[in-house]
Amino acid sequence: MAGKRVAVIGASGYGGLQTLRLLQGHPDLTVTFLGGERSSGRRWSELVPFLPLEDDLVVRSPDPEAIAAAADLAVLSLPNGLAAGLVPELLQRGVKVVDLSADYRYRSLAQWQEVYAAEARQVARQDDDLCREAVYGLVEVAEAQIRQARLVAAPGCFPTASLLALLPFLEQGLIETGGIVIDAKTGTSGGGRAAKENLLLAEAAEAVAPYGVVGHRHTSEIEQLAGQAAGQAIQLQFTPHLMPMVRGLLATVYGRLRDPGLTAEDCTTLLKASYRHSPTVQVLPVGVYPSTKWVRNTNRCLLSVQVDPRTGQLIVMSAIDNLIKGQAGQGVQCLNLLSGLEAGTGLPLLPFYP
Ligand SMILES: NC(=O)C1=CN([C@@H]2O[C@H](COP(=O)(O)OP(=O)(O)OC[C@H]3O[C@@H](n4cnc5c(N)ncnc54)[C@H](OP(=O)(O)O)[C@@H]3O)[C@@H](O)[C@H]2O)C=CC1
Ligand SMILES: CC(=O)N[C@@H](CCC(=O)OP(=O)(O)O)C(=O)O
Repeated sequence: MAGKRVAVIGASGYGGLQTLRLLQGHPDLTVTFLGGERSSGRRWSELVPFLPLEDDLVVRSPDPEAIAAAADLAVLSLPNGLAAGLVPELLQRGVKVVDLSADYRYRSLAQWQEVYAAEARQVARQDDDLCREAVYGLVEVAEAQIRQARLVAAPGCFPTASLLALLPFLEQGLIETGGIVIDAKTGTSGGGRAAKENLLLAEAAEAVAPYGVVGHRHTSEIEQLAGQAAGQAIQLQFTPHLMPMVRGLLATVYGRLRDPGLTAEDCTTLLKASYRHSPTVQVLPVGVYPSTKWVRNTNRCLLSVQVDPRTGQLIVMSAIDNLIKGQAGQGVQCLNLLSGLEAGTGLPLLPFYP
């Protein structure tokens, strides 16, 4: 078998399903192990008949020994708190890991335990060293570090869209570090495949509603990376909204320009320069605003900048598919880098529109 062997743990969930779809026909990566809990013991073709795989594997319990025997790399797409039970043993056995959950996104275990307090009560973790070792997998800003990593923590969907919009302006010191506001909208698939009352059709259809106002868990994740880019601690306001759509995420980011003379054209030029080596990020011309439909089923992030000269506000709009660039596509980008490949290998950038 040419190329690397990949285990997908949490195969039957949304992140697992997207990962498997993206890896079908991948030139260098082959899926050799499927892991799950309730689906364990089921043959894939019976479990998910609409997504036939080249190898019709049986889903297995994620035993590290069995994973290491079958695979070089593992993607963990599990509810928060569960990856930490597998990662130390996988790394010990030489399996490199891309984790799609939040377990390794913070630089310290104590911070994860504070933000994910409910999950932390269920699991005993002592892997602070791995929290410090893990590389935050935002490929467009950390490609070189991800290539060298053993453990990559793929960013959350809101942080992905928000940070791609925000980081170039913070790195260049063009906006004030106080008063940043992120107003974001997401489709219901962001909540995963397991049943939840607020994600029922009758609850979410024909409605738009904010949730997690003040204290959503992605606030601290965004602040951590924003602070690193700015070189100082940052506190910002993040408010998500649930939209009556299946997939897609739009973040509108507001910051106050330090130089109110900067124009939308100036800011667009800066963004284009920042992402000139990143085919995943496309910066739209001034006055063209992104739609989630333009990135559906793609690994692309669309950015657009506007400036209001009356208020001195910078407004950056950022659209992604929460399940692809916000989750599994970013995970495959990281797998590619861990395998010595170009980050975008096998990943779609163009939508089937509409
Ligand atoms: N959905 C999104 O937009 C995004 C999600 N994420 C993160 O990615 C991760 C996965 O999310 P998502 O795909 O939405 O989740 P889902 O709820 O859709 O899927 C969860 C998967 O985990 C498996 N699983 C649950 N418990 C266990 C266990 N004890 N042992 C083995 N497998 C288990 C389930 O398998 P089974 O059915 O066999 O029990 C299922 O395949 C989460 O941490 C989420 O926060 C990150 C970015 C975006
Ligand atoms: C609609 C919905 O519930 N969306 C989720 C998105 C979570 C996510 O993307 O992932 P992590 O838990 O890995 O950070 C939320 O807002 O929590």
